[in-house]
Amino acid sequence: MHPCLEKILLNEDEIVARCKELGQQITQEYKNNEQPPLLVALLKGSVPFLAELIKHIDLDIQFDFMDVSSYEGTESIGDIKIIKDLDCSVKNLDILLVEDIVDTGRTLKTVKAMLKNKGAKTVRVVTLLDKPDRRVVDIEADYTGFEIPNEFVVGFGLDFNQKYRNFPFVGVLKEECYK
Ligand SMILES: O=P(O)(O)OC[C@H]1O[C@H](OP(=O)(O)OP(=O)(O)O)[C@H](O)[C@@H]1O
Ligand SMILES: Nc1nc2[nH]cnc2c(=O)[nH]1
Repeated sequence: MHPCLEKILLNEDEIVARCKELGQQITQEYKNNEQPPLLVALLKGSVPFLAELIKHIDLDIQFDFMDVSSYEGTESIGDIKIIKDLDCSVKNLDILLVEDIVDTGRTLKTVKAMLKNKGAKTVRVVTLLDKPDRRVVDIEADYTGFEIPNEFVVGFGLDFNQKYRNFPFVGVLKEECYK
């Protein structure tokens, strides 16, 4: 057990099992679509979730990455900046945006609007985690792994000051480690 870990909220088996369910659901819902979706994953937190999810999507999908920034430490710093844009065009494509967590909803709302502006045909969202109690803008994911309480979590891609992304579970740190 890592010395900074207070508790595990979701263990690896639970996360993998839920990714399998989400992958199967996405497969069913897109299988009769004209084209498979382009998965757009937001760096860096969504990488472990994307890696697990795509194993369970039985379609000829492709994926690309965007990097936007909104957080410093545990608090939002307002404006969302594009740090890395997509390599490919989204024009007339069905986009499945892959997020690790929806918190205030600001990132999702902004990125969804950006993709629509670039001509995406549809934009749906899959998120590993949702914190509905923290929402400040009216937006929901189309597919959610787990709703979690209003606690700052790390692991399975989620960081505190860039650390702990490699935990294979989602957990909460001891108070003294959030410093
Ligand atoms: O719903 P919101 O309040 O907008 O917050 C959610 C966003 O915040 C985190 O990103 P962050 O900017 O920390 O980047 P990271 O994925 O590189 O950690 C997380 O990955 C989401 O993208
Ligand atoms: N690591 C991490 N990033 C977040 N961004 C928004 N909420 C969270 C959270 O609970 N943990």
